[in-house]
Amino acid sequence: MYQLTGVTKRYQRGKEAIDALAGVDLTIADGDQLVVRGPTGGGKSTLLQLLGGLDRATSGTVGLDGTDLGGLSEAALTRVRAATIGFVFQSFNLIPTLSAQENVETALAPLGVKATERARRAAEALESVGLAERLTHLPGELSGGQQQRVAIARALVKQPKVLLADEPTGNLDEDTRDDIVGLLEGLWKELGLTYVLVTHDSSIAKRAPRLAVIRKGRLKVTEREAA
Ligand SMILES: Nc1ncnc2c1ncn2[C@@H]1O[C@H](COP(=O)(O)OP(=O)(O)OP(=O)(O)O)[C@@H](O)[C@H]1O
Repeated sequence: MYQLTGVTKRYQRGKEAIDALAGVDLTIADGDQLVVRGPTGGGKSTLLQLLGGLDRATSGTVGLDGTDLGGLSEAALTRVRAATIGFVFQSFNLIPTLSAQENVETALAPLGVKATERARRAAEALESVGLAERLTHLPGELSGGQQQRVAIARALVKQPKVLLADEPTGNLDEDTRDDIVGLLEGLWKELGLTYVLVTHDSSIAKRAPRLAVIRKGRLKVTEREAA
């Protein structure tokens, strides 16, 4: 469970200070989905970075299962990220010189998983996103949607508790977008993930069970009534 209390993230540029997040309070229960929207520059990516332990708050606490991520050493934070949190980004962030399978395996290396086991689990993860026939392809030999599927397999192969997706469909055409959104939604339900999705897509936001809107660093959450 995430428990954010009074979270502020201040960027200082010369004399100018920007509060990318300003006093954010937020709870996300285990297994819940939260969709995050808002205008450009509102603070969405900053929020995701703090949830993922990629950055630290200037003040306030970002609690994950009772641990304040901001209070951890760099090494401890890296361990939490490697074991607990899967990321999917707009730009896929695959390593161009590695095959689909090798890209997925990179998520298991820091966890000390043995090579044969890594290969087996990576193949299985790629199969679960519909890429069983593409294990040896390089990212450049795959379509955008397929590359994002590899990135999703890489995020999930370590069986994380949390999945954080930052505009995962931003670089995809409309049909592919729906496929990827559907895939992520299916995996969220199947795997019981805590799932935070940043998106500009209004059709996703419309049917989100819980929607957070961030403007100028301030966050407002709307709960959808159960149908
Ligand atoms: N490293 C940084 N240094 C200075 N300012 C930053 C830095 N990163 C972000 N900001 C500022 O913080 C604010 C929030 O940025 P953020 O990237 O979180 O917005 P966003 O809602 O994700 O926007 P977008 O939809 O365009 O991706 C913006 O005003 C941005 O300029």
